[in-house]
Amino acid sequence: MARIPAPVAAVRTAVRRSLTGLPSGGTVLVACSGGPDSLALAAATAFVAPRSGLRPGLVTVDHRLQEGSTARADAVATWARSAGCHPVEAVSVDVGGLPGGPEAAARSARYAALQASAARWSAVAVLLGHTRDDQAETVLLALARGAGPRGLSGMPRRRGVFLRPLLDVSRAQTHKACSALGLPTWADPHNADPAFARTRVRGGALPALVEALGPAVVDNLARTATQLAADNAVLDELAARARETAETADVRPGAPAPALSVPVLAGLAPAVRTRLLHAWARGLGAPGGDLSHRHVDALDALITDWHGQGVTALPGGIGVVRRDGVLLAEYL
Ligand SMILES: Nc1ncnc2c1ncn2[C@@H]1O[C@H](COP(=O)(O)OP(=O)(O)OP(=O)(O)O)[C@@H](O)[C@H]1O
Repeated sequence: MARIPAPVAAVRTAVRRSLTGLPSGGTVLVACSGGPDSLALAAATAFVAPRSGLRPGLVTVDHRLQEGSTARADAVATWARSAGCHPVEAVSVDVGGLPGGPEAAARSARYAALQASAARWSAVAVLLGHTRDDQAETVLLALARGAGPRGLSGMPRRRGVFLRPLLDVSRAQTHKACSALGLPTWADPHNADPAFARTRVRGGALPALVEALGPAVVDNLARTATQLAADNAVLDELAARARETAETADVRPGAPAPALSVPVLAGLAPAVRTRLLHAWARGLGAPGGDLSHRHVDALDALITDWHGQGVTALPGGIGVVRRDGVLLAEYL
C-alpha cells in the first residue's frame, strides 16, 4: 500500500479526533471557501467521516463581492460531489445592508448561511478550516487591541454546531496536503487585501515576529489561546455562580433583567465581577451581544467608585442605575 504523505495524515488525524463522539449516521458539513485550508479539511472529512460512521457534506458560500465568485462556488461544489460529499450546497448571500465593514458583513452573512444549511440538513456539526496560524493571528490581533483573557483565548474549538478541527494543524501542512493530493485550490482575493488588519498581520507582523523570535512564535501564540481558554472556562463558571447570588428577586415590571445586589458585586474579585456584568448585559440584549470595556468600566464604577452617578447608558436603549443597594436596568 502506498504511504500516506505526512501532511495528509496529520489533517486526517485532526479531523478524526474532532469527529469522535458525534452521533453515528449524522451529517457533518464542511464550510469550504475553496482555499487550501478548508479544501484540505473537506478532502480529509470526505475520507474520514464514512469510516467514522458519519456522512460528509459541504457548503460553500458565495458572498457575491468579487467577480468570478459564483464560478468559484460552483467549481468547489463540483469538486465536492466528485469527492463523494452529500449534500453539497453553493449558497449565495446578500452582504449589502448588514452592519460593520465589508469583512464583518460577509462574516455575519456567512455564519447565518452556514447555520441555515446545518438546520436544513439536520447536520450534527459544521467544520471550519481555521488553522493554528489563524489562531496565532487572532491572538496577536487581540493583544494589539488590548483584549482580556476572553479575546486572548482566540477561536474556540467548538461553539454550538461549529467545530474547528484544524486548530493544531499549521497552514503549511494544509497547503502541503492539498499539493500531495493534487487538489485544485481557489485563492480568496480578500486574503490578500491589505485593507484588512488580519491580512497585514499575516503578511507582515507575524512573519516579522517569526524572523525576530524564531518559528516557535506561531505555536506559542496558539498555545496561549488554549491555556487562556481553559482559565476562561473556570472564570465563567465562577461568574455564573456569583450571578445566581447577586441577582435579587427585585424584577420590576417591564425591567429587562433582575436587579443585582451591590454588596454581593462589591465582594467579588474584579475578574469575576467584570464577567458577571458582561453576562448580565448580554442578557439585556445589548446589540452585538457584548459591551465595550468603557461600558463595563462605567458599570463597575457604579459599584467601586460610587458618588451618586446618574444613568449609565448602554447600547440598545438600556440604562443602568444604582438605587437602594442594587443595580437596576431599565429601558430608556
Ligand atoms: N465562502 C466561504 N464558504 C464557506 N466557508 C467559508 C467561506 N469563507 C470562509 N469559510 C470558512 O471559514 C474558515 C475561515 O475562513 P478565512 O477566510 O478566515 O480563512 P482562510 O485561512 O483563508 O481559509 P481557507 O484557506 O479555507 O479559505 C474557512 O476555512 C472555511 O471553513
